[in-house]
Amino acid sequence: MNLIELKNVSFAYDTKKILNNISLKINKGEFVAIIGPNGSGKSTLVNIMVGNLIPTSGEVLYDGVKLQNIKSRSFISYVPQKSYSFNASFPASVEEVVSMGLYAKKGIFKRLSKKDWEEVYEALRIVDMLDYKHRLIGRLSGGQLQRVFIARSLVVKPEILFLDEPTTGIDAKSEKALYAILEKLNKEKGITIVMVTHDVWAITDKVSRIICMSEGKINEKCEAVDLTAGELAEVYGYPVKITKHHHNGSVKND
Ligand SMILES: Nc1ncnc2c1ncn2[C@@H]1O[C@H](COP(=O)(O)OP(=O)(O)OP(=O)(O)O)[C@@H](O)[C@H]1O
Repeated sequence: MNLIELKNVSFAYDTKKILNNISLKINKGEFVAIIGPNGSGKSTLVNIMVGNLIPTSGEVLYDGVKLQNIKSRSFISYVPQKSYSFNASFPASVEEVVSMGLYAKKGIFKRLSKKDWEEVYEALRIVDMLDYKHRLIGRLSGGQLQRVFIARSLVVKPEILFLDEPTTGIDAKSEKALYAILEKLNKEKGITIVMVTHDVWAITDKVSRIICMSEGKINEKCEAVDLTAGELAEVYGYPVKITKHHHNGSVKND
């Protein structure tokens, strides 16, 4: 069975049509990248898949059940687009921020048990941030912060993880480390991953499928890992020069 299925999903903000009749299936265990130019509707699509936005028409199903009828959604985790910055003295530590992921599941008035804290530390271990558990959140680099937010999304033990441009604003080394973590979560823990990204050249050898958005629609021709320059140009609306990597055949924008 498909884990996620979108059937003829359209979405409009007031009268502005953003998504146009999208049908899509994502299977358990896939690692899917969603690419496309700015404003093509990628974040809107993800917000519909996680249930933050309700389609104007069409439906979103998880294992055949309508998302709006699913009350307990902790099997879905979502790391939104980077929209936070913390003052160096912001009064929350790394472990506190990660534990907030559990409060969302348990309710804010419940005290966390010893087992809950073990799960917090396990999530931090997965993203290689356990040594920073007492560090104030405002004293982390962009890449470290992003790993903490991924840990926060992992404490609820999701089956599916959505990320919206997780590598924005982080350096190449942190980006590589982040993709290695995501690959591990997908391959070793079996978590289905759906990620919005602009890093086409960095992810082609990591993901199982690329979905290309263009003006609120999916470009079916582009649903592949081996993208051609022509397909990329069609998606982005301007010519994209590519070079093949010798080791894996992925593409690069020169
Ligand atoms: N809250 C909102 N109200 C009205 N229009 C919106 C709102 N949020 C997004 N839009 C519009 O919807 C369209 C799609 O936006 P969306 O953020 O989904 O695109 P995107 O492909 O994720 O873009 P980017 O790559 O820049 O993040 C854009 O034209 C945007 O201006």
